[in-house]
Amino acid sequence: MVRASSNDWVFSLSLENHLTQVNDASDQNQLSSKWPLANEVEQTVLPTFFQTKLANYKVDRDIPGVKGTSGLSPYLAIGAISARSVLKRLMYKHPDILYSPDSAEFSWLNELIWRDFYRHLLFHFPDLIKGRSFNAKYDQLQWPPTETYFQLWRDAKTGFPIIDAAMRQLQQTGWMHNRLRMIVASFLTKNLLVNWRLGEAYFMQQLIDGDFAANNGGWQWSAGTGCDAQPYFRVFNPQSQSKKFDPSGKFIRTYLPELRDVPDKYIHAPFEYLIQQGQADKYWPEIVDLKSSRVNAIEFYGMK
Ligand SMILES: Cc1cc2nc3c(=O)[nH]c(=O)nc-3n(C[C@H](O)[C@H](O)[C@H](O)COP(=O)(O)OP(=O)(O)OC[C@H]3O[C@@H](n4cnc5c(N)ncnc54)[C@H](O)[C@@H]3O)c2cc1C
Repeated sequence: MVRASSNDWVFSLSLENHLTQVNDASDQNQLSSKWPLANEVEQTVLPTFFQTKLANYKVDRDIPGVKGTSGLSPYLAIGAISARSVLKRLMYKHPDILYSPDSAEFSWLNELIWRDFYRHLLFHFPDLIKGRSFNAKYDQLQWPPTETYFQLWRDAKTGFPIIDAAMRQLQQTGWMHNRLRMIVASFLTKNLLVNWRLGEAYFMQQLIDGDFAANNGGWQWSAGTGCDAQPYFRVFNPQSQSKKFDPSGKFIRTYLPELRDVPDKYIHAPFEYLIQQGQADKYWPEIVDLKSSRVNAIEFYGMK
């Protein structure tokens, strides 16, 4: 088993290399005059993020109902801007960033480091592209037949509002908030015991920022099969996550307007309330019991 972690490994392999070149003449300036998308990042996306959102990034980055992240991923994914150019601009505005590990700026840089980390993994372990688990023992898992569960998850009919709203965000915009990607991926691979490769493929089909390395890394992290991944016995509870990161249901109501009138108290688990109101036809019943499916998941992954 190769040991690696996003922080120490990538810092030595990659970031140092970027930093030595931070003062190079800006290739991006030349690019942006020729390419409108590069221009858009240079003129609008990055400056707006730096000026209005970066200072609150540490908190806002986890709240799906707030536009607290950069929205840079589609531009990075198609190469409209390079991570090196982004780093240059960040270092220019915040020259002390590496000495401020608790700052909002550093926490954003850390996400760019995750991106680099997954790219390095793919370079050094190219078999990942063949669908292998990073941790080979998990290739022995015998996945149960779960076609129906996969379809309900994909079609936003799970009965868990935070999951269904997230899946609608993906369908309608081609993008999904990072916190929600983690929640829906954990739910699919753990509570529903669906092979992570199905979720990975569906995301690649839908995402406007689809990037093999980041997507594969995110799915394997969530399923617990990856490098420096979430342990297999950690299973997100979608209702607790929902209460914590979307307490008033602002995000849920945006994508599930059928739940607009459900009081905040019931928004994270509305079915019983809807039955009492004689409105059961408004939404789906929960497709799985959270407690028992958690226990099943731990047993399933723990066998390996
Ligand atoms: C299951 C799953 C699948 C994912 N699939 C993709 C994908 O196909 N393409 C993709 O770019 N990201 C993917 N991510 C990572 C992350 O969700 C997105 O990069 C982020 O939501 C993009 O929004 P942003 O640009 O506003 O991010 P910000 O929070 O502003 O972060 C800045 C940049 O850092 C990088 N980044 C941030 N978080 C991560 C992360 N966890 N892993 C790798 N890079 C990161 C992105 O390039 C992002 O643009 C996935 C995460 C999970 C859990």
